[in-house]
Amino acid sequence: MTMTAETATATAVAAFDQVTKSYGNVRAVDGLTLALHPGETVALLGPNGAGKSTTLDLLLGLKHADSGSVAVFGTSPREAIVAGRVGAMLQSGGLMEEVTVAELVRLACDLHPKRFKVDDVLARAGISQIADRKVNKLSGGQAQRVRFALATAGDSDLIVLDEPTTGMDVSARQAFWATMREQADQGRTVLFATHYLEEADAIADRVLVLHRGRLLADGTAAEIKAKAGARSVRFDLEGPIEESALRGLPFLTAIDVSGQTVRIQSSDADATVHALYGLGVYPRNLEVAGLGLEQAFVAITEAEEAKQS
Ligand SMILES: Nc1ncnc2c1ncn2[C@@H]1O[C@H](COP(=O)(O)OP(=O)(O)OP(=O)(O)O)[C@@H](O)[C@H]1O
Repeated sequence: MTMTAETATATAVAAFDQVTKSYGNVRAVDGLTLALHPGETVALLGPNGAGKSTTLDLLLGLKHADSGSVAVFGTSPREAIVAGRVGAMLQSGGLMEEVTVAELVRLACDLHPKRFKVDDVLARAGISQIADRKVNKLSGGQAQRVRFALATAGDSDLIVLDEPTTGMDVSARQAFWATMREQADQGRTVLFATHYLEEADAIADRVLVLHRGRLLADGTAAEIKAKAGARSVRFDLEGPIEESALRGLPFLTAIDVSGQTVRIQSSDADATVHALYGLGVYPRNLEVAGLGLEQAFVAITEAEEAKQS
């Protein structure tokens, strides 16, 4: 059967269709069209103020679109949440203070239509040891783990996480992502907003880049890197050369000269290296490599800024 746009939307975990949301004259989400599919782990990236939290809030029915529509499992976000199909961990989510960790997690389990056992939820979030501690006595990273426990208190099909690992130490972060991978392997869809691009690169099947409320890129991390089109070039100089001559190389987007070692980024590495020879520079130990996701992200968002200014 060929899948039409309509059936694709009906079977989507979540579908945004031409969604716009403004706060006063700030357009936080601007004509966003997007579908999430079952079993995907999707990273939502974007500079500060790009509209990531607003997008997640719209998905969770915490904010309403000015125009366009948001559907979750073919229904309204609210209906999907009431049915227990969505678990969420929000950036700003305050935690009830005068209760213990176990009491709070029990409450979340009790409220979930497809609840898991409290002990299992505590163990999965790595907080069994602090189950009896008062919530207002937790460190930032521990509070994040508790938020994660609340998001996974029941058997939800979609897990939404807004900057989930902020404040977590390295081992907490690794444990967190190992758990998220298990959740995805069990067929759940995971959508997370993050500023840690290495996490997006390592974890996500799909990366969305938002900028001023619009979707600039949508693909695998490899596709996003290829879209940036740029390469990094590193070489050692044989002899002295004026840095200003290097700065004049064609297609150069960044340069760093440290002693004899030159690192550049170029939107056409072949042409840049060719021009080097033209300057009489014979690069030693020449290495040309694709950009990392972080560099690609900066290249894509800066190119968009330049277009708009
Ligand atoms: N309640 C609000 N009232 C007014 N403006 C808002 C409100 N919430 C967000 N904004 C503005 O909307 C835009 C998008 O904000 P949003 O929080 O969605 O971005 P973000 O990508 O999550 O940012 P960050 O990475 O900094 O968390 C920003 O310009 C922000 O200042």
